[in-house]
Amino acid sequence: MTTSSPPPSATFMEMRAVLARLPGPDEAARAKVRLRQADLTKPPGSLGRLEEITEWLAAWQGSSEPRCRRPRVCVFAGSHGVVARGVSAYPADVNTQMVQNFVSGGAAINQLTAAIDGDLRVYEMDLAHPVGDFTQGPAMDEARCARAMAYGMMAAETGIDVLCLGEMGIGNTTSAAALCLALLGGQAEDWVGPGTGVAGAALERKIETVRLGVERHRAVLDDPLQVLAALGGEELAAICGAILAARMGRIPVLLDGYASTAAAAVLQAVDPHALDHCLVAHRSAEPAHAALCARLGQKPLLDLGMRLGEASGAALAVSLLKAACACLDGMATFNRAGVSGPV
Ligand SMILES: O=C(O)c1ccc[n+]([C@@H]2O[C@H](COP(=O)([O-])O)[C@@H](O)[C@H]2O)c1
Ligand SMILES: Cc1cc2nc[nH]c2cc1C
Repeated sequence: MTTSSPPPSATFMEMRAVLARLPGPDEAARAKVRLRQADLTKPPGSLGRLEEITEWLAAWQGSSEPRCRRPRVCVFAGSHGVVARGVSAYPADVNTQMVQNFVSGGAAINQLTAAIDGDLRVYEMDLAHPVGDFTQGPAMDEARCARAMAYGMMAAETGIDVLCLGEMGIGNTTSAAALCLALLGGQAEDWVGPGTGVAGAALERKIETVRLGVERHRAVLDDPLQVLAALGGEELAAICGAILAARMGRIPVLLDGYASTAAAAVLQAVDPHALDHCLVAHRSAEPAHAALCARLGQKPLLDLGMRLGEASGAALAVSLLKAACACLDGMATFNRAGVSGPV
């Protein structure tokens, strides 16, 4: 289940080339689904966001018969140098230990993936070599960041109906907060929250770390990919790569929590339409996630007070996609069922 073949080499130039030719939606497929929805035995719009979901799936799968039979759940695991500054409630060793737990089937994401008949893949980045502490220098150089993006691209294989993207990375809510501050502005405290559970002095250290990091890298703030390298992590770069490859492969994407959404914000900063094939699956309990989603124009599908990461919210939201497809496939039309339309 863990995929750790040597990452290919890549450059930002190649990533920029991909970003410059992102395919658009299939509007004919979307329109066909909208027409069918109007014919089904229900008042128009009464299935609410389930109707929107089928139209979105159709537009991005490029098919008027959207499917959610083959969901893939991806957990990208990366290690962060800022952990040494005391910004997390857990030690960095938990990354490797949790990867082992994913492999043994003992994590929440194993159960949630099984519940949706999904295919779980764990992409282990270079956990033994954390990315740099971004208050001291860039977290990654361009080559490491681009390689992580290319690694993430491998997740989007043909035949997958929807890609769920999540992460495992002690310290990555600090990185996510720094990305948000760098890309969206405001104050460090607007974007910093408890993560795995820091409070008091540790929370103050986390805020200061984010403030210092963004200040240190102010020279690159106008270039989102350089921001990703400076303040991100390998798992966050891999998520960016997976989002891009999914778009090229016509695979709709469900984004998980705060760190996954912050990674995605990098791409939206390059192109405001780069995330049109993505939905945020749930609103994380991490306080800044709501503001981040609002800034990206995203309305999370679920709000269950979850803040686990590891793609848990994304996997859970697949059930909604499956239910939406089942209604579109299985419901009778007014005509077929002999049900009267509106007076
Ligand atoms: O998904 C979320 O919104 C979320 C919120 C808080 C924590 N997490 C998970 O906890 C880890 C990051 O928290 P921290 O405190 O170490 O920065 C990382 O492994 C995430 O998957 C995840
Ligand atoms: C135990 C644990 C499990 C996780 N899964 C995703 N992030 C996590 C962080 C911790 C600390």
